[in-house]
Amino acid sequence: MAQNLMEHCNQYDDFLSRPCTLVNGPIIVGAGPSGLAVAAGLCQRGVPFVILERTDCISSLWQRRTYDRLKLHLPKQFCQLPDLPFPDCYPEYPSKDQFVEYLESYAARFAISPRFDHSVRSAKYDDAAGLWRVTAVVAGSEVVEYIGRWLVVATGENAEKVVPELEGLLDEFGRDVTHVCDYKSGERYRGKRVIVVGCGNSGMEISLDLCDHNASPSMVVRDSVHVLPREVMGKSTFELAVLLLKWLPLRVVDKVLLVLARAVLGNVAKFGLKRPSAGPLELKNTRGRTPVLDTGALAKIKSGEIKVVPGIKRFSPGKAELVNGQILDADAVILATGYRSNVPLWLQGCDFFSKDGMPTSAFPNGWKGTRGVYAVGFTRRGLSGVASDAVRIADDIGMAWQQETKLGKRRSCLTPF
Ligand SMILES: Cc1cc2nc3c(=O)[nH]c(=O)nc-3n(C[C@H](O)[C@H](O)[C@H](O)COP(=O)(O)OP(=O)(O)OC[C@H]3O[C@@H](n4cnc5c(N)ncnc54)[C@H](O)[C@@H]3O)c2cc1C
Ligand SMILES: NC(=O)C1=CN([C@@H]2O[C@H](COP(=O)(O)OP(=O)(O)OC[C@H]3O[C@@H](n4cnc5c(N)ncnc54)[C@H](OP(=O)(O)O)[C@@H]3O)[C@@H](O)[C@H]2O)C=CC1
Ligand SMILES: O=C(O)C(=O)Cc1c[nH]c2ccccc12
Repeated sequence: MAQNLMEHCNQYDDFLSRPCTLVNGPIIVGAGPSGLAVAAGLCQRGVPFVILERTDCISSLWQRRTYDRLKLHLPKQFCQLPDLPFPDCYPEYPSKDQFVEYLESYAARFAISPRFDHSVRSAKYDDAAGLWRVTAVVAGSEVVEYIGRWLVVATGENAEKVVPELEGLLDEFGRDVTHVCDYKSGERYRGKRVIVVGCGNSGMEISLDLCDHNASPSMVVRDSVHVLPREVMGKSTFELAVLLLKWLPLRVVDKVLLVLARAVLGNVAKFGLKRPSAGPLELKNTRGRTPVLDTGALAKIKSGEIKVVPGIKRFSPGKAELVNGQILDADAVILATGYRSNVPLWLQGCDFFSKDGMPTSAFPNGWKGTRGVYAVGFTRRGLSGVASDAVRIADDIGMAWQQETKLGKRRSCLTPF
């Protein structure tokens, strides 16, 4: 396969005196679904590439930083990567293990072998050479450099956990505090009073999981949230929305979704789940806030097994004081407070990404920057967004690659493919 045929021109960069590899094709940063999907497209177009991945496995988010009961929450046809459908035997909502198995078979099918334990620390365009210089720390110590014509940013919207500064949490509370990325199951919380901070899809589902393990969760809803049924009359709500969007403007589709949600779920505001003034799809598009697709937490909220509480003012030993003055006793806190991109930490001298780690150009123009840089998986459209970015990027680089090959324009320092 393409990557195996690629050779690198290994040498020491005199100036920096660190091992340096000239890459005969794109340098892809991140081996999650996004990096794998671009790699597969390049492989089919005969373009060699290198993938740098900070961990020792593909799709570390799904393999290492998600809880046991997680399933895809959109039907499988919206979550598959280009050129390899999910096996027919998979259920409509594949489990995390099935999804990981699919990704492993995807990597094997296209003979994608990332360079593991390569944590990218900087990427900068070298104007004089017309090439990207990417440095990575290997296995936590050695610094290496990769140099290439194209850079594909595939590190994801969820690269780093968000840990909010909550007064007294780290210095006074004195009990177990965990971010949801380290939560596997409610087993170790049996019989405990647990405060779950955050009410996105993670906060809702682990509150449900805690109930299933006889713990007592109090879920913090500091403001508002859209909860939608995952299905309406046996049909996926997401699929319905996609269908309606073919004919109707987004705001109208949002209204339809809210009418359906009201009919199926009732008035959720009664249970402390106030709806935002903007609609669910509008909020997803404008602020990246994903609506909650209910998988059973709402029934536990209605029955009182999951308590909904307002924002937290401060923590004290074994307690949390809420903004309404109420004091909660707690044995543990789980932060389901979300994730952020890490691109600003390593991509330098480039206005393709803004300070929040997302592309500066609005959708659908954020996938391609200038000077050979691309972004995959930053459109807040989940795995279906990943798949469409990946096809565009592989096409674009594939065309440039062919042109350069035809014209014999490829730089002489690069190993001929
Ligand atoms: C709990 C959870 C459930 C989700 N469920 C769904 C769902 O059901 N459907 C859906 O469509 N979407 C879902 N998503 C959205 C999710 O973003 C996608 O599923 C998918 O993981 C995105 O793939 P990605 O490759 O862009 O990012 P990631 O999967 O995050 O992969 C990025 C990779 O880059 C690596 N990396 C990061 N920084 C560096 C660096 N500096 N150097 C080298 N490597 C680096 C990471 O280790 C990681 O392996 C979910 C997200 C979460 C958190
Ligand atoms: N397949 C599936 O079933 C699942 C999918 N996912 C996906 O993973 C991604 C991440 O989801 P998730 O982990 O839930 O993160 P989200 O970013 O979606 O949610 C974070 C939550 O934390 C709240 N929050 C943040 N800071 C504070 C604070 N200081 N005090 C109180 N609340 C706070 C936010 O409230 P506010 O809105 O007020 O800022 C919000 O409710 C999403 O795209 C989601 O759809 C997640 C889990 C399951
Ligand atoms: O699970 C996620 O984070 C996703 O981004 C999937 C997704 C994309 N668009 C949506 C609209 C409503 C609910 C989930 C998604």
